Amino acid sequence: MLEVKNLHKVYDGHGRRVTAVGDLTFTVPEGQFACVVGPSGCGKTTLLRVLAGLLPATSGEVTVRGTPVTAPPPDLAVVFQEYGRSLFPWLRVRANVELPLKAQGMGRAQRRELASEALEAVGLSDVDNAYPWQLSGGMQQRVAIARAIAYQPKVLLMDEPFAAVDAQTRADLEDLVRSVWQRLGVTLLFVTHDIDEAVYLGQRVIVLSASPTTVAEDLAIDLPAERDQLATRSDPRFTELRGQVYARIQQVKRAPAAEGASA
Ligand SMILES: Nc1ncnc2c1ncn2[C@@H]1O[C@H](COP(=O)(O)OP(=O)(O)OP(=O)(O)O)[C@@H](O)[C@H]1O
Repeated sequence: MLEVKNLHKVYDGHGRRVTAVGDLTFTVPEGQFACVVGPSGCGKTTLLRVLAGLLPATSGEVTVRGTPVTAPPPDLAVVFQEYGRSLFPWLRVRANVELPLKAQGMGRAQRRELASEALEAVGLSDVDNAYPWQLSGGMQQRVAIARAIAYQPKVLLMDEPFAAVDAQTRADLEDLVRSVWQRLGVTLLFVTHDIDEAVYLGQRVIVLSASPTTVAEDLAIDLPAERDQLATRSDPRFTELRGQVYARIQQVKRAPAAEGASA
C-alpha cells in the first residue's frame, strides 16, 4: 500500500522558490493499478521522486507498505521515461538487468535465473548479450522494465515510461505492463500525460490540479479487467471515462487554484 498524506514540496534554491506540490493526499491499496494524470508541471515527477525516496518532502508524509519513506524503499522499483539514461551503456543487457540484484548481494545463479525470466517476459531473451545502444528505443525501455521485474518489487512506480516511443511500440508496452502487473500482483502507480493511456491501463485515474497541486478527481475505471487495444478503446464506457478525465483536466488548467481548493 502507498499512502500520501498532506504532501507538500517546495523547491528552494538559487533565489527561486517553486511550490511543486501543494497539498496531496491519497492512498493506493495493495495490488492496485493507479494512473496519475495532470497538467504539465503539476508535480507528477516530484511526487514519484518523493515516493521513491529520492527527494525529501517539505512537509507531510509518504509511506510505502506501512513504512515512512526516508530513503529508497527496499521493495520498490522505478521505471523512468528516459530509458537511454537509466541503462548503463557499458553493461550488456543481462548485466543491466542483474545489477540491482547484485547490489542486493544475491548469488550469481539466482541472479541469472531471475534475469532470464524477466527478459523472457519482455520478449528480449535473444538480445541478452547486446549493449543497450545496439537496441531500439522500445527495446531499451523493455530492458528497463525487465530490470524492474527481475527485482521482484512489491511496488512499481512508472514515470511516463512510454513517452519517447512510437505509437505501435507504446501499445505493445502498455499490454506488457498490464500483463506484468496481473502476473506479479504488484502495486503500480503510473504517471502519464496521455489520458487515453491512463484510462486504458488503470483501475483508477487520479487527476491532479495545476500547481499548487491537489487531487482534483479520483475516478474508478470500471472497464472489464481484460483490456484489449481495439475492443476496450472502442467501448462506449471508455469514451465516456476519457471524456470525464479530459473535461476535468481542462477545468483545472483554467482555474487551478480554485479547483485545487474545492477538491
Ligand atoms: N530540481 C528542481 N528545482 C527547482 N524546481 C523544480 C525542480 N524540479 C521540478 N521543479 C519545478 O517543480 C514543478 C513541478 O515539476 P515536475 O517535474 O514534478 O512536474 P510534472 O508534472 O512531472 O511535469 P511534466 O508533466 O511537464 O513532466 C515545476 O514548476 C518545475 O519547474
